[in-house]
Parts: sequence; C-alpha cells; structure tokens
Amino acid sequence: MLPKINFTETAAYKYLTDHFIAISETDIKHLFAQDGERFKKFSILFDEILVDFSKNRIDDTTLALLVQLAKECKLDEAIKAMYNGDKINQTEDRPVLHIALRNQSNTQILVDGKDVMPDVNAVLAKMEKFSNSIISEDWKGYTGKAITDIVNIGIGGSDLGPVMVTEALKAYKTRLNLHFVSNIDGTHLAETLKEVNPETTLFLVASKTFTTQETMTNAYSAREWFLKSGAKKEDIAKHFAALSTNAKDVAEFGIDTENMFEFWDWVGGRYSLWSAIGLSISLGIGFDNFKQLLAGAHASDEHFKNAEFEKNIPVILGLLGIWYINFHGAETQAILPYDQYLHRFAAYFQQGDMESNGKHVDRNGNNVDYETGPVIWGEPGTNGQHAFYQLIHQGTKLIPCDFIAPAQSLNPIGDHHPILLSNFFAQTEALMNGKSEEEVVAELKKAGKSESEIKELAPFKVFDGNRPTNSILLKKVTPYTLGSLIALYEHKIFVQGVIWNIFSFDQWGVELGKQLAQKIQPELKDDAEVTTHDSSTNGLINLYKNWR
Ligand SMILES: O=P(O)(O)OC[C@H]1O[C@@H](O)[C@@H](O)[C@@H](O)[C@@H]1O
Repeated sequence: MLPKINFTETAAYKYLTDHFIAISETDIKHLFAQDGERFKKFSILFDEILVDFSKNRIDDTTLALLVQLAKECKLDEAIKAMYNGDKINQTEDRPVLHIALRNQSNTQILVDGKDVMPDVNAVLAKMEKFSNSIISEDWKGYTGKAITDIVNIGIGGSDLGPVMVTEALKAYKTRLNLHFVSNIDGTHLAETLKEVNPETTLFLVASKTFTTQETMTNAYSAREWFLKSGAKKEDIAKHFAALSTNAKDVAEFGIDTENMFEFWDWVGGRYSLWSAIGLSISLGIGFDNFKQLLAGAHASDEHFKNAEFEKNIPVILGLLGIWYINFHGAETQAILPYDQYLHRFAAYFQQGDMESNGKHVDRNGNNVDYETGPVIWGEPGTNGQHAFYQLIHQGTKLIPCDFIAPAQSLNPIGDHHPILLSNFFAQTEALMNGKSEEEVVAELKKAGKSESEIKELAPFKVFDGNRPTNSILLKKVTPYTLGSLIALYEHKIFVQGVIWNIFSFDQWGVELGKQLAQKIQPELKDDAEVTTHDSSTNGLINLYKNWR
C-alpha cells in the first residue's frame, strides 16, 4: 500500500516555504555566476540521455529540501510497493505493473502469489511470431495477397502510445503502412478506409476493456466494410486481430482467439504501449526494435528503482515540478521536442500525466487544499517558437519547459540539424538570461534610434529572464533511447502522485461524460422535443434535431 502523507504537513514543506522566499531574490543567471560547478552538479547522464536541470530556480539547499520532502513522503516505500506488485491502484484494487512488461531481467514479479513473467513472455513470443509472419509476407489475406496496411482501431491509451512511438521511430519503419483510427467521428474511419484495400489490410482492434464505445463502433463498421468487399465471415480471422484483456467479448466480435493478444488488468491504459497494445509498434518497426524499446524502458526502471534520489532522473524531474506547481504557482508544463519525429510526444503525455494526476481527492478520500497535476502541452521546436513562445518569454505566466533534442539527426540534410540545435540551445539560454533594459537601450542606440524612440520602445523589448527549463539531450532517437525516455517520464508522474498523496492509476473523471452520452444517445433517435435536461442542453439537442 502507498503511504498516505499530506506533504504540506512535512518539515521539508515548511523549510521549502521559507527557502522559496529566500531564493526568490536571486535569479538563475546569478546562481550560475555564483557556482562554477552548477552544470556538473545539476545534470545527470544516463546511458545516452543527458538531463540538464541546472537552468532552474534551485540551489543546493533547494535540491536537498526537495529530496527531504520525497523522503518524508516515503517515496522509497511507494517505489517498492509498485515494484512488488502491491495493489497500489487502490480504487480499482489492482497492482500497477507496466514495469513487468519490460522486465528484461526476467526476475519474478508476483501478483496474488503468481509470477506474471511467464504470461508476459508468452504474449511477447506470440507477438514476435505474428509480426514476423506479417512482415515476411507469410501471412496472406483472404485473396492470397500479403498484408500491406495495418489499421489500429483504439482510443486513449490504446491509440496515443502506438501513434507517438511509431511516429517517433518512423526511420525504423518496416514495409507496412500504419494507420490509426481513434475518433468516433465517422470521418476518421472513412478517410482511412479510402487509403486501404480490404484484401491487404489487417485491422487491430485495440481495447483493454473491449467495451469502449468509440472503438467498438469503429471496429464493427470496419468489419462491415470488410465483409462488403466480398469477404466471408471466416475470412475475418485473416484480417482482424484483437489486443485486449477481455477474451469473452473478443470471441463475441468474431475474432479468433488465436488472433487475440492478451494483457492484464494491472496494465493501465495509458501505460500499455509496452503490452499487446504495442502490436502495431512491433509490426511498424519490427519485433527486434520493439524489444529494444522495452529494453530501454527496463533500463530506466532499474535506474528509478536503484539510483539515489539526488541522481534519480524521474525523482528530480518530479520534484522540480512540485517546486514550480506548489511553490511558484505554475499551472502548466510545456514539453518541447526539437525533433520532428517526436511531434506526438507532448500529446502522449497529456494523457499520461493529466489522466494520472488530474485528481483533487487525496488517498484518504479528502479534498486536497493544494495544486496537483499540471496542464501538459507542447509542440515541436522550432514550430512552437513561431507560435506560442512569445507568452513563455514575455507573458505573465511561469511556464516550466522541458526541451528535448537528439544530438544526431536521422535525416542529416545540409545545415538543418545544426540550425535546429542552435535554436534548442538558444531558447533555454534566452529564457534564463532574458535581456535587460540596458542591453535593449544599447541595441536601439546602435540601430540609430532617437532618445524618445528608445524610451518609447524599450519596455516592450525587455525580457525578464529567470524562466526555468530542463534540457534533455539524447545522443540519437533510437528504439532503446525512446523507451528509456518514455519510462523516465512515466516514473516522474508516479513520483508526483506519491507526493501529492493522490491515486495516479485510476481515471474516474472520464466516466461521467460517457454515462451521460449513453443517456442522450437514445434521445437523438427521433425528432421529438427533448425537455429532460437543463435549458442549454435541451436547446442544443433540439436545434441539432432541427438542423440535421
Ligand atoms: O483500451 P480501452 O479499454 O478501450 O480504453 C481506452 C481509454 O478509455 C478512456 O476512457 C480512459 O479510460 C483511458 O485510460 C483508456 O486508455
């Protein structure tokens, strides 16, 4: 079980409150001036990932107090509880074991006294065999042609991870074309089906529960489209596979259980790309690369479990988040990859983080009186620079940013990569140093502006600086490194959930809207006026009926 400690009642929290006032007098660039060792002290090299957190509003005391906070909140016990397979997802009465899915050391992991590793390995072996037979063209469609296109039908955790990873690792692509259908909006399916041929398409129905309305509706429509092409019911086995924990409903859908790739209720949807949900990844980049992804994540799991808190990347990233959210009042966190392949990385962690830590009830069942999970957002650099960085540099909000970039490009054309990276380096420097009024005045003078022009313009051109950033420099985007990076972020979310004393692995907040939609759907069947809701909802429904 997880400890249930209110972090605002710890000694460390009180010290941090005082320390926050003290350190607010100094800005980051002065902290650099005071300490020649700062980069060395506040950066961690892990395999081929460097996390530089020196451009933050912290000094030695801050770090020591944050680590003390983690200790007082018994983070070490919480980590042990997760790795031991304790039912830390208490409101769903389940363990949380995505670490088992990538447990390459193959040590026993027990759930209710049973080692889960043989089952994990059996599904991996099945995924390998299946992926190889599709990729090698051994597997034939119902007219004897090889499969060319994979359509993954899933939503939320059964979509976002595979989309993000297959985009990130496009450079490692197999011959198969991947498509993802998630939205219930018929457009998503219709536009995808225009691109594929039923004779050469394999559908993966990806749903942990196999009851999600969007996924099941899309899957049934895809099946109908397939059967309309002239295929027979028995041909479904060659063109549909299921990735699910629900064998009964998979069989009912008509998918051969031979083509079912199982996972378990101890895998959270948003932590499931490592499970059978990753079959589209394995098909898209090959099983060996998928295995590398798992190996990279496993290395991060070991790091998280074993590294002392001061040198533990997820712990440090998590604590820095606490520092900004709970002491500086930051409400959002930007994730800014300087790598086009990582263009869905922030979107992926929008679910990962916001569905995990978007909670306002603590582990004792009481409303919290402090802030919890931030709004996660971001776009790849340099596109973001030309869109929203204005607000990060000169707006009124404090937005801690993670900058991520690979040292080596997978597409080294001309000077593109050095230009991209010079922006990556420049942005964190600019956010930290800002530009003083003196510098602005000197610049304007040099540009030949008059005294009055300078006076008028200067205030708008000043940058306060002191805006915190982490720089995460990867050697190269490989399956291994990407696996490591994702797992580091996953564990960061865990660290924060432990300190905020919330349950990070349930998602009750997504249920209410689903329930109401189920109630409204039958009301849309006929044209009768609806009066059962508030006047806004009635008005909207009735106008829709009028206009449709
Ligand atoms: O994989 P299935 O069961 O279709 O769920 C898909 C998604 O549904 C949502 O409502 C959330 O609960 C997500 O965590 C989940 O990933």
